[in-house]
Amino acid sequence: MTRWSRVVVAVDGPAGSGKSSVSRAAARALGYEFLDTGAAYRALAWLGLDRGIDFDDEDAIVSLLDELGDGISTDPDDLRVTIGGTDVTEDIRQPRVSKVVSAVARVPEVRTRLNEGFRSRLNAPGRPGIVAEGRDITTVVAPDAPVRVLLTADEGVRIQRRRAELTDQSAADVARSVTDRDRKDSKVVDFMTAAEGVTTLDSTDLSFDETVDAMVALVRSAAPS
Ligand SMILES: Nc1ncnc2c1ncn2[C@@H]1O[C@H](COP(=O)(O)OP(=O)(O)O)[C@@H](O)[C@H]1O
Ligand SMILES: Nc1ccn([C@@H]2O[C@H](COP(=O)(O)OP(=O)(O)O)[C@@H](O)[C@H]2O)c(=O)n1
Repeated sequence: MTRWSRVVVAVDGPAGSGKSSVSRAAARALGYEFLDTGAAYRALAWLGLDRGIDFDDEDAIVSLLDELGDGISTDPDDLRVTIGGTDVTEDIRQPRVSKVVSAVARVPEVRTRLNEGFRSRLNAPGRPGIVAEGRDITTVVAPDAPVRVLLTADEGVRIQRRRAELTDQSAADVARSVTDRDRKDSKVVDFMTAAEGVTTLDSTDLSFDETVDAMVALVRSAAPS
C-alpha cells in the first residue's frame, strides 16, 4: 500500500470519454491539481516525430525518455507541456501525434519509467489533492488511490464528441482514429472494464456539467475535506 501524501483521484477511460476535460474541471472545483498522463505519452511521441525515429525501434523510443524531462504542469488553470523549453501544449494534440502515440505507449520500459514519474508527481507537495487521468491510473499507477473512477461513454457518443473538436477531419477519419487507438491501447491496458473497487461513471446520457458534478460528488463522499 502506498501512503499518499494527499488525496489522489484516479480516472481512466477510452478516448473521447471526457477524462481530460471532466477531470480538469473536477480538479478546479475541488481546488486540486490535475495530471494528464496522456500528455507525457504524447510528448514522447512528438519528440520521436521531431527526431525522425523508427517507431518500431523500442530502444530508439526509450533513448528519448531522458530528453523528455518533466514539463507537464498540474495547474488546471494553466496546463502547459514543454520539452527542453519548447512549448508543445497544442502540437501534441495533432492527429499526426495521435497516430503514433500507441506505438510509444506499448513499450514496457516507457510505461515503467513514466509511471515512476507519475507516482512522484502524485505524492509531490502542493494542493490538498490531485486528479490523475489516463488508461492505467486506477490499476497500475495508483491502484490504492482513495477514489478510482472508470469514465466511459458509448463509442458512438465518444466519436461524436471527438468530431466536435476535430472539425478539420472527416467523420470517417475521426471514427477510425478513435476506434484504432482504443483497439491498440486495449492490448496494453484494460481500460474498458472497471477493476475491483473502481466506480464506473458512464457519461453517455450525462451533460458535461452533470459528469463533473458526479465526479466531484464521488470525491467528496470518499474523501470528505
Ligand atoms: N458528458 C459530456 N457531454 C458532452 N461533452 C462532453 C462530455 N464529457 C466530455 N465532453 C467533451 O468531449 C470532448 C472530449 O473530451 P476529452 O476530455 O478530451 O476526452 P478524453 O480525454 O477522454 O479523450 C471534449 O470536447 C469535452 O468537452
Ligand atoms: N496512462 C496513460 C495515458 C495515455 N496513454 C497513451 O497515450 C495516448 C494518449 O492519451 P490521451 O489521454 O491524451 O488520449 P485521449 O484519451 O485524451 O484521446 C493513449 O491513446 C494511450 O496510447 C497510456 O498508454 N497510458
